[in-house]
Amino acid sequence: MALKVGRRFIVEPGGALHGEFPVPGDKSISHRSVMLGSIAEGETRVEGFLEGDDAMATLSAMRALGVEIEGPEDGRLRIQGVGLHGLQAADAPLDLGNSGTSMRLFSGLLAGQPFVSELVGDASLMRRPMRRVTDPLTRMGARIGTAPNGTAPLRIEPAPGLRGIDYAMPMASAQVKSALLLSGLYAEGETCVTEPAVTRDHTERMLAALGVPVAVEGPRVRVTGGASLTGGGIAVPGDISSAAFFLVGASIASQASVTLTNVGLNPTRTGVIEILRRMGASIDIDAGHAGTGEPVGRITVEPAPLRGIDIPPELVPLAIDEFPAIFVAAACARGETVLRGAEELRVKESDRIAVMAEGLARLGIEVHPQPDGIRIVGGRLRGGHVRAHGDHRIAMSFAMAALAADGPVTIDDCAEVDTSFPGFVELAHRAGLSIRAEETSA
Ligand SMILES: O=C(O)C1=C[C@@H](OP(=O)(O)O)[C@@H](O)[C@H](O)C1
Ligand SMILES: C=C(OP(=O)(O)O)C(=O)O
Repeated sequence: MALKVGRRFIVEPGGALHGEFPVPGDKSISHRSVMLGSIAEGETRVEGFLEGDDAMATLSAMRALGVEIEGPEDGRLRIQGVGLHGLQAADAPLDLGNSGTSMRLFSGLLAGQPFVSELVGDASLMRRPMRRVTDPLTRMGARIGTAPNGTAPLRIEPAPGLRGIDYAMPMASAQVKSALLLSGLYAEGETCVTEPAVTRDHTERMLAALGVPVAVEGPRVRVTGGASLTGGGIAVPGDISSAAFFLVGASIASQASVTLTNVGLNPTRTGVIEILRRMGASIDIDAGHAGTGEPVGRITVEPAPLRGIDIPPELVPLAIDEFPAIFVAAACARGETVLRGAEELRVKESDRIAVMAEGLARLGIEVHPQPDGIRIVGGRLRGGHVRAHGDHRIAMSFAMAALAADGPVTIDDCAEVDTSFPGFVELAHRAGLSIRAEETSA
């Protein structure tokens, strides 16, 4: 049996962070560029595409469904769209790796196809809840089977005809919203989704940019079945979720000055900036142009004394992927930081509340995990050995923690960093973080 190779980061304390550089392309927008470009009429040219494992899983799945895609070459793709009804059955299960976004969005997209699809993923993805998409899709008339506990593998059978529904989502999830909007393109009548809190709106923006009328009234989004998409140019901005590690790192380092260029500043994604500023961070934004419907800009960050805060609940979905990094900031802040209403963190690539609490405690920080959040008492970070549990965002967050620790931080189980941030170690090292990666026999 082949030995599985793992990855460990070893980060020495006391590094600095300096420089002006872009971060890799936005993962959420990269997924959507491939999915929507594939079902559009004509060619779609994408630039800034994230060549990470998650977005590549979406790309490979689309190729398996018969779509011709050139690239990625330097972040550029040329997608020959097949139109709403041009996808073909794949001849094997679609393996979506570690990517929840791929699995949820494909569930919606494939529910309306006249062929069978099967969706699988890695051990983490096969544990994640899928009824949040399969339940409403079933109400639309889709025929989707899950494992008995509501996880993948998903088997999607051709349905005689989808009907639009009016659905109030029980949780704030852009993946569920997007899955329903995609299936809504194949449904009779109108599909209306109401969200309990604002979530990222990249699907709505990209559908509109490709010519689909999308009606947004407060928390309600509506699409009407049958509207066709017209291929075009899509510029993917840098990922604010990747920028977040540098925002936190530069805030807690004793020496830093970092400018991140071409970062996506969609207001449904900037919760991390708002939260860090409330904690006292020194973050300047130079807003640029609004590319293809997505605002971008430069962010400059310098060290600042941080203080603990109560995180306002409405900011939670706007910073949902940034909490591992925000927890590191909280560990370095004076006083307590309290997060509530964030139970969704327990069903990401890992249980991000439990895993961060375990690691921060090992680094000497007092933590009080709760079912829906955590209370973190800021203190002095010491060096130590933590585990990322195969979760990319945990690995990168603890790497930044070393900037404020009094000894080396060793992080096991970091191989998944390439899902969202290929080249993280090299970029962070160039910026001044004393990080090295080594292979382990995990
Ligand atoms: O729609 C998307 O691209 C995403 C939505 C969020 O998930 P939920 O919809 O589960 O909140 C986020 O955590 C994920 O990284 C990407
Ligand atoms: C939750 C994440 O992604 P996904 O749900 O696509 O696996 C993430 O990237 O933090």
